[in-house]
Amino acid sequence: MLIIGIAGGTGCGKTTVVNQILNELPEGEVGIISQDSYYKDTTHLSYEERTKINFDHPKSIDFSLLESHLKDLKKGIPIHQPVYSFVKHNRTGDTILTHPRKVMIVEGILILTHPELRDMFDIKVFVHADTDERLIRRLKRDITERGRDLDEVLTRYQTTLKPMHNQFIEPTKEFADIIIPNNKYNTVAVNIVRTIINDRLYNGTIKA
Ligand SMILES: Nc1ncnc2c1ncn2[C@@H]1O[C@H](COP(=O)(O)OP(=O)(O)O)[C@@H](O)[C@H]1O
Ligand SMILES: Nc1ccn([C@@H]2O[C@H](COP(=O)(O)O)[C@@H](O)[C@H]2O)c(=O)n1
Repeated sequence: MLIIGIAGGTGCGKTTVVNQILNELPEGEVGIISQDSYYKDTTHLSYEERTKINFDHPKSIDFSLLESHLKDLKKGIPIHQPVYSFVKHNRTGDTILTHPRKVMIVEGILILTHPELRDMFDIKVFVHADTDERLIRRLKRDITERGRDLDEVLTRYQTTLKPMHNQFIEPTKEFADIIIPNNKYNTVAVNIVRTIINDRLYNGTIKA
């Protein structure tokens, strides 16, 4: 199994890059794990309390579950990936049955901060977009897709997102094997990653 970790600050385009990589690859050969699925379960908290969580700090992520799921997949064991709701700020209680694939992509803002997880990645990618670009994208996306308003996004940005990005996320760029500049759509870089995957898939250098 080839495991690719794709990190980068919120709004840099990780999900978009992953979808672009998957385009033109045969269905069923590549599996996806999103760090967002592994936000800690917060059922014991009220909605009001959940809104105050610092979701950009590594301690908000259940890394031990993520790590053990990845280990299971490596052993050929399917996992039940939790489904997360950005509207409820909590897991929904549903899971997605995720089968081991020849190539697994793990994406998320904090995945390179965790040494044990980082060591499991064969290729580490960091997607870069400028801070103002990421904030603009985040604003648009969170208002249209994640049930937020202008005030929520900007307050979260100032109080937790920006300081956590500078403290935890940006420094992990140094661990990356490949940095993808993504202020504009970067088809060249996406094609390079897709070529690496195709090479591993069809030249028999990895086992399922
Ligand atoms: N290169 C790009 N140029 C313009 N918009 C982009 C680009 N990449 C992603 N976006 C848009 O920015 C928003 C955030 O992208 P997304 O892939 O969800 O980022 P991430 O997963 O890193 O938070 C989405 O609305 C997406 O369509
Ligand atoms: N309930 C939550 C949980 C997380 N966030 C924000 O999501 C960002 C990470 O996801 P991306 O898809 O943008 O990489 C992170 O910056 C958290 O602030 C949230 O707003 N609400």
